[in-house]
Amino acid sequence: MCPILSAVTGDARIGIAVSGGPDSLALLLLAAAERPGQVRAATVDHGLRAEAAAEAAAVGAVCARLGVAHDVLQVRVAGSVQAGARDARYQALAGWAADHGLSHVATAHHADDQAETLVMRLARGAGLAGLAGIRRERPLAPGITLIRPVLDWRRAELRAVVDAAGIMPAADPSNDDPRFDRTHARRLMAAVPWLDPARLAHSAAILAEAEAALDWAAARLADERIAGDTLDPRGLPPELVRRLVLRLLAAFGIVPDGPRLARLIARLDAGRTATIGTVKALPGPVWRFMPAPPRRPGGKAPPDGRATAPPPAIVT
Ligand SMILES: Nc1ncnc2c1ncn2[C@@H]1O[C@H](COP(=O)(O)OP(=O)(O)OP(=O)(O)O)[C@@H](O)[C@H]1O
Repeated sequence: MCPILSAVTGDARIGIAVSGGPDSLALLLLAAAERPGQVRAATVDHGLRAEAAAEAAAVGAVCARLGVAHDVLQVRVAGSVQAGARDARYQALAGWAADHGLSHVATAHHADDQAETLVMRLARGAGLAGLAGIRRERPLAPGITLIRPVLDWRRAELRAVVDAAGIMPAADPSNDDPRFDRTHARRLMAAVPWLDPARLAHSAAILAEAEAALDWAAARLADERIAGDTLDPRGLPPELVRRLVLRLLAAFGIVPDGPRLARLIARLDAGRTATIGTVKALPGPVWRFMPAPPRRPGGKAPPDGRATAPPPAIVT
């Protein structure tokens, strides 16, 4: 069987996020076999479902059988339940990894998840960063990398690993919950045979490479085109202008979403001053960015931006 952790250095200590479903149990089995003594597992209990405690205990029993240390992380969920649960989960996993000296945390996202993500994001009109889908790896916290070692595996292949080990996984009721876009994407893919998950996942991988390449190019271009708080956009393709403006705004602590960024650039292109959150941008051959004058008490909120906002694309 192909190794799943070949991208991780030989002596790394790796955390495995195991919900108790078939995907993450398969990841646990594969990782424990490949790196004996180097993995540790955690199950997050969001306190949202009565069965969660029993599911976490079942994961603990599998881990005991494998000789893998296992922790249950209790979290409280704020905000919209699904997004809130995900944020709280990644935060808890980051803290857990730091506490136990783990350099990597692995989740069991696979090719079918990737294909569903791509379909959902196409339906929302996402840009390149969103269409690049679930990243093979990304920083989770300082010194800790989040990895997806089974991103090329199909759901059925992971299920077969668990079945072969004679383990009965937990069923995730959110898989069939019609309130979630992912449920509809999954049903659509099952009903339309020519929507091949492997091909969609392949496209996402190509888009992720294109995204990384543009980011690389923008980082080099920044040295040439950004000087202090000014940006020279002349003659650049719009995508690179967008990336350079994002870099400049990030220095002011501003992370606008796609539509806000587009409006800012359109105004500057049209020779008009623009304000985004706490930053004012002046037009001209070279654009200048500066802190906006403080708001008048009781005045309107600054147009088109926030000092802290979600990133422009969904980070997965
Ligand atoms: N309660 C949990 N405890 C530990 N790990 C979990 C838990 N829930 C999910 N994971 C990890 O995250 C992986 C992906 O799970 P899931 O698709 O539910 O998460 P997600 O990132 O929130 O995806 P979605 O975008 O569909 O909400 C699992 O395979 C597992 O590795």
